[in-house]
Amino acid sequence: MSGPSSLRPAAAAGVDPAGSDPVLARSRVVILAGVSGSGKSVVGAALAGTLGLPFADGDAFHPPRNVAKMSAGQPLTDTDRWPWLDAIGTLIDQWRATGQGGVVACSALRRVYRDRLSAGRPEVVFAFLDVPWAVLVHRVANRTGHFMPTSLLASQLAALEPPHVGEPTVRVLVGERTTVQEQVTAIVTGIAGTGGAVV
Ligand SMILES: Nc1ncnc2c1ncn2[C@@H]1O[C@H](COP(=O)(O)OP(=O)(O)OP(=O)(O)O)[C@@H](O)[C@H]1O
Ligand SMILES: O=C(O)[C@H](O)[C@@H](O)[C@H](O)[C@H](O)CO
Repeated sequence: MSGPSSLRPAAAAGVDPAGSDPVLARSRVVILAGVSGSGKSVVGAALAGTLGLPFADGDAFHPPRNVAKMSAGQPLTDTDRWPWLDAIGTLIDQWRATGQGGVVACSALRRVYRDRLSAGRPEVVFAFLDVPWAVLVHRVANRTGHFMPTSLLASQLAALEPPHVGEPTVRVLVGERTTVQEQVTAIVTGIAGTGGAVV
């Protein structure tokens, strides 16, 4: 299949996670990307647990005005997003400085956002969660205690520029019944299977 590594979780079962794999053992920063509701937080936290790395949710790095805007049902603009992305970039640099790496959930919807996050940071690899519209709507509508309204999903899809060839990305195709663990396994397999040079 052309484009980024495209992994069906069902085909990735039975892989030994971080432990003995030299690619995963070295410093690595994994950015869980995808639209709202794609599972970045849930899968990212589980992945971090598997890899023994710290996890951060990009939602916590938004300036208050961004959260207020989204809560009010207004999509963010590029101008809104740059400071947020740069705050996440600072976090990534802190992880890099420790030589430890980490896992962060950040929608990174557009190519320019991903380039901003990865430029000069060779440890960065993206895991793009590719989830069907109907599943997204169901998840976001049923989620409680989150500022993101279902009404903003369409704007998320409109802004999304799926990863292209040449981007360091593992693409995970997620279905209605794909488990969190299957997604974690797919990401670990995707990173390890390419020797780290994921395209
Ligand atoms: N594999 C899964 N199976 C069932 N439910 C899931 C799965 N992955 C995530 N969910 C649920 O979908 C909802 C959205 O997941 P999550 O909050 O991780 O998405 P997100 O991409 O971080 O969203 P946002 O960007 O809006 O913060 C949550 O209620 C979560 O529990
Ligand atoms: O880029 C964006 O439009 C926003 O940052 C969103 O992706 C939110 O961070 C997140 O999805 C909130 O739930």
